[in-house]
Amino acid sequence: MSTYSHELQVAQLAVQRAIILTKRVFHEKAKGTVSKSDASPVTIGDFGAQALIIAALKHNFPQDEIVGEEDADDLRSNAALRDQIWDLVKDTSLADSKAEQTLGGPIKSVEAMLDTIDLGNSSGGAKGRIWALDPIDGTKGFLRGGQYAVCLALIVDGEVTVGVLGCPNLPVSDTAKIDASIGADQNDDEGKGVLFSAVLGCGATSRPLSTGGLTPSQPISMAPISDITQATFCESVEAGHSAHDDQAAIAQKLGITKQSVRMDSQAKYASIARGAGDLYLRLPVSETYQEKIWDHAAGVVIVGEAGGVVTDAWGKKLDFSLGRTLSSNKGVVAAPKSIYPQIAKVVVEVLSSK
Ligand SMILES: Nc1ncnc2c1ncn2[C@@H]1O[C@H](COP(=O)(O)OS(=O)(=O)O)[C@@H](OP(=O)(O)O)[C@H]1O
Ligand SMILES: [Mg+2]
Ligand SMILES: [Mg+2]
Ligand SMILES: [Mg+2]
Repeated sequence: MSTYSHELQVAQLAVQRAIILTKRVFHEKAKGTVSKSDASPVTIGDFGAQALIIAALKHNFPQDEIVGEEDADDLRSNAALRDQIWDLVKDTSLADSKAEQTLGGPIKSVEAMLDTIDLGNSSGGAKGRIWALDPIDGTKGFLRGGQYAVCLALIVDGEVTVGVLGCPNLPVSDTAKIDASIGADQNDDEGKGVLFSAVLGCGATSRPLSTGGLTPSQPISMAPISDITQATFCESVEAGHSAHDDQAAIAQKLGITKQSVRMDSQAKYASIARGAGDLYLRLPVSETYQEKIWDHAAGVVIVGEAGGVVTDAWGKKLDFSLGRTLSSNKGVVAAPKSIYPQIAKVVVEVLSSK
C-alpha cells in the first residue's frame, strides 16, 4: 500500500456515505435550517454529514485532530432538531457491507452523535495530522438545489496532503465546458454525482459517486489553454462571498469575453481541475473576513495535482498551518500553471488600483 492510501480510501468512503444522507435531506425532508451566529444557514444535512464523517475518521485514526465547520451547541438546546438528525444518521449506511465496516458501522446513540459532531473542535495548527471538514460547502446552493460539495482533507504538518470532494450535482460526464446552467437548480439526479480525490505528489482523479464501494477512477487534469481570452472563469454565486465587480474587471483586462460561471461551493475547484472550466477567482469583499481552511483545503490539493496553481490574491501560497482560518491570506486565485503568471499580474493591478 502506498503512503496515505488508507487515509484516502477512508476519506472517499466517508464522503460517499455522507452524501447518501445529504441527498436524503434534499429529496425527502424538511431541511431543518437554522441560522448561525454569523447569520449563515446550517441544515440537518450539515450536522448529519459532520457526524458520519467524524465517526469514520475517529474509528480509523483515533489520534488525529479534526477541524470541522459545525458544532453541536444548537442541537443540545433543540431536541426536535437533534432528533430529526439522529433519525437520519442512525440508518444511513453504505450498501456495501465491507465498505461500511471500514467506516466502523453506525454511531451508537444520540449522545454519541452529539459528542462526535463536537470532535470537530480542533484549533488546527502547524504540527501533526489535522483533518479539515466542511460537511456541506455551499449550504445556500444545497438549499436552492444548486451545486454543493462535501469536503474533506488531511493536513500534515501544515501541508494539505489528501483531498476529497464529493459533488452530488456535477455531471458525471466531463466532456463539455461548464456554462451558467451548471450553477442553477438541479432538478434530477440523472447522470450526476462525482467524487474527486488527490494525494500530494500522486495526481488527481475522479469517479462517479456510488452508494456502496468505490467505483473505478480516472486521472483528471486541467484543460490546456494557450489563448487566455477563451478562458471560462468561475466565481461564487453569493456577491457577499467574493467581489464580483473586481472579478469582472480582471476578466475584462485579460480579454475574457465569456460570461462568468457562478456556482456554489468547492465544485468550482473540482470543475477547473477536470478541465470543465479554467480559472477560479475569489477576491475579498471584506477587510476582516478570514477564509476558513475547510472551504479550500481539498480543492487546493486537487487543483495542484491536476496541474494548477492556487494562491491568494497577492500571489502568496495559502497557509493552512495557522489554525482554523487562512489568517495570512486574502482571496483565492486558481489557474493552470501555464497562464497563472498572466492572471496573477492582472489581479494585483486591479486590487492596487482601488
Ligand atoms: N464574507 C465571506 N467571504 C468569503 N466567504 C464566505 C463569506 N461568508 C461565508 N463564506 C464562505 O463561503 C462558503 C460558500 O462557498 P462559495 O462562496 O464558493 O459559495 S457561494 O457561491 O457564494 O454560495 C461558505 O461555506 P458554507 O458555510 O460551507 O456554505 C462560507 O464558509
Ligand atoms: Mg456554513
Ligand atoms: Mg464552506
Ligand atoms: Mg459548510
